[in-house]
Amino acid sequence: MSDARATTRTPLMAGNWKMNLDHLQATHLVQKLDWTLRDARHDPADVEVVVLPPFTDLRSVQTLVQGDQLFLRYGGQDLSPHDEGAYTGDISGAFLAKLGCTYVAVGHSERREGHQESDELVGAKVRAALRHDLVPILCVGEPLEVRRSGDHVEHVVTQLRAALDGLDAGQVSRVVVAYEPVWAIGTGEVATPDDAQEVCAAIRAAVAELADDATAAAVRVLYGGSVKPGNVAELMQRPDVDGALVGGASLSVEDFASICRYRAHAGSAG
Ligand SMILES: O=C[C@H](O)COP(=O)(O)O
Repeated sequence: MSDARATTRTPLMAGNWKMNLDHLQATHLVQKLDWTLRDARHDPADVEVVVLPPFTDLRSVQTLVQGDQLFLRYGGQDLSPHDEGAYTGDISGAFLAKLGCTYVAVGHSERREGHQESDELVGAKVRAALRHDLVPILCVGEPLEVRRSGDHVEHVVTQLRAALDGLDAGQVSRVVVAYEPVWAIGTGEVATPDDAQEVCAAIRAAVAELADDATAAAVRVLYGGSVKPGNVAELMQRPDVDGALVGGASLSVEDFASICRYRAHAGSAG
C-alpha cells in the first residue's frame, strides 16, 4: 500500500497512556513494544513511534530507551507554561527536556475540559515547549454539539489560531497538530476517514495562512479518537492524515505495534 501524503512527512504514531501504567508496567510495555517492532523488522524511518507515559514513568522509560538504545521516542502528556518557581504540582519543559523527552502533548481535550485550560493557556504551553526544544503535540477538536451544528472546522481552526498566532514560521514548523474530535475519544466511535481528512486538510490550510505553504506542507497532522488496528490503515490513506494519537489501544503492545505497522496490515481487519 502506498500512502497519498507527501513523502517529506514521516508518519507518526503516538501512544498517549493517560493516567495508566505505573513505572514498572511502563518498563514492561516499552521493552515488549521494542521487541515486537524489532521482531517485525519495523523501520522507525518509515513510521516514527512515540509513547507519552505519565510523568512518574518518564525516568524509567528514559533509562530503558537510552540504556538499551531502543528506537522509540517519548514525551510528556502536559507541561507548565512556566519555566521554574512556585508552581506547586507543575512540571516544567526544562524537566522534560532533561529526561530526554522529544515530545509533549498540549491542550488535550481532557485538560481543556477537566482542568479548564483556555486557548490562551494552551498557547502559553506551546511556547514553553518550544523554549525547551520539545515538540508540542497540539491537540484540537470539537465537542459533539459543535459537530452536530456543522461548525466543527471553524471551531478547530479557531483553537489552532489561538495557540499558534504570533509564532514565526520556524516555530510553527516544529509543532505537530493532533485533530481529536471529543466525541470520538474513548467512545469507540471513530471519525470516518473523510471526516478526519476534511479537518486535517483545514488545519494544514490554516497553518499555511499562519506561516507559509512550505511550513504547511511540512507540519504533521495526526488524527486521534478510537484509533484501532482495524481502522488505522484506512485513516492513513487520506493525504492530510500523517499519523495517530492513540489512547486506549496504546496500552496493548499487540494493538499499538499493529497500529505502528499499519502498512503491513493494510487491507486486513486488525
Ligand atoms: O490522546 C488520545 C486520545 O484521547 C484518543 O483516545 P482513544 O484512542 O482512547 O479514543
